[in-house]
Amino acid sequence: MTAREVNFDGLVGLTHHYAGLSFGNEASTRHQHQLSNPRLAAKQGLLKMKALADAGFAQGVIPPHERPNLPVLRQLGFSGSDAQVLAKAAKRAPQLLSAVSSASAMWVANAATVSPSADSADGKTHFTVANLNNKFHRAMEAPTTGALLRAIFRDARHFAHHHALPQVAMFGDEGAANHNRFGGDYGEPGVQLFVYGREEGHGGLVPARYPARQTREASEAVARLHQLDAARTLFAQQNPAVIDRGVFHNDVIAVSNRQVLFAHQLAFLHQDRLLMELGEKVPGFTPVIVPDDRVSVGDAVATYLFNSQLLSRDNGDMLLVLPQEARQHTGVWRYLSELVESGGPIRELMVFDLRESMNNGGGPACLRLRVALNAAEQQAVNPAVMMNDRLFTLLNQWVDRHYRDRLTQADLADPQLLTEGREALDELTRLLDLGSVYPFQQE
Ligand SMILES: NCCC[C@H](NC(=O)CCC(=O)O)C(=O)O
Repeated sequence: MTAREVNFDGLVGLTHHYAGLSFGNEASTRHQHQLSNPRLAAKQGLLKMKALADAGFAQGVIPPHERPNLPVLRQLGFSGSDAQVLAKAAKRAPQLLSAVSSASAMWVANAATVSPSADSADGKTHFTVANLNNKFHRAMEAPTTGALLRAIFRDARHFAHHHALPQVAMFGDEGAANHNRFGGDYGEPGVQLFVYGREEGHGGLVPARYPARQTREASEAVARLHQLDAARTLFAQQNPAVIDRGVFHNDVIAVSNRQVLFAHQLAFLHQDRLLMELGEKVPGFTPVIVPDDRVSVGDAVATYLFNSQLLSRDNGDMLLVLPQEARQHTGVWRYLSELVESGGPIRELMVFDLRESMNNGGGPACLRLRVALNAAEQQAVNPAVMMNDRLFTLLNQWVDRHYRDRLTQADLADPQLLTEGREALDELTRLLDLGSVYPFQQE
């Protein structure tokens, strides 16, 4: 077994709904209060995982979180029985109930930043849980994310886990969505690129309309925690102008794999300088830059062209995993068709219907956490989370048994939904051999 990139996808939770919680994420705002279908959402995600596993890619799954998050409602002063807490929150603060019910943990590109062992001084794979403190509904993900990652990557000889950074704006950290790793073989030392939206206390350019969620201070702290070599670590600022046009994470406008960077012309501030630095540090660096006159930033955001997964086949060819919105857009699809014919590194396109997640601003890349693992580390991963025919069948049956096929904000007050969620997750922890990871299992 050689070193590989293993993709772990977030499984959509039972309370998936459209709450309009993410200012700056235009899909989230646009779909607020629309009817959602949690069962379909979970199945769309499972189909992507299964298709990629069938195509020979290593694929794992990361479970959803307990929602509604009753402990947080209690922390905010809602009291009584669980049913009373839900009823009071629904009446007095429906938007809060919605936030504590968000299934946003599905977007595991924001779960953590991961550094492969080849890049870290102690030879371990490092995980730092993202604090996601720009949005209340996401900031509450950190403790359960940490517990889940420890239950999946549980061998301390191989895996080092770090808690989320301090929960203040200065350390705003959105995890792997703002992180890229370049190199040759996945098991060889690589170059890590941390992308931030603002730098606290340095003046500098910042977006005017929408928040810059990731700070340079957070990126630097993660690089320190992961014991990275400064000579192979780069920090670059996202272009604030594109954040203002809906690029709330860097993975909405750029994606990398091995020696390739696939990005929009306007993705980074001082982009030419960054490409030059990458060219100096990454052997065989191959930028594939999409000009604004071929695909505008608006079209990139609408189609999530760059929120694709760039995967390597064993023969070295690369494959782009796209949402169907990219195929439905004539100009974007024409660009992509030319790209695969151009003789460059990207040779193949694969398209998935992920509409339920897309409508909240989460494409193929948002739904996955990349972990490059050598042979011994692959052996050390909890095998029960790895996708195969059997797990696919079990998880689909599990979804059929527990998930609703329509959900609105009003349904969140239903105490039955909480019970359904706990029963489902309790069963899931046994299916995936996770132990007691959820607060309700520890009461
Ligand atoms: N990487 C993709 C993350 C998408 C996520 N959307 C949300 O949380 C929307 C939830 C809602 O509005 O119901 C976000 O913006 O962080």
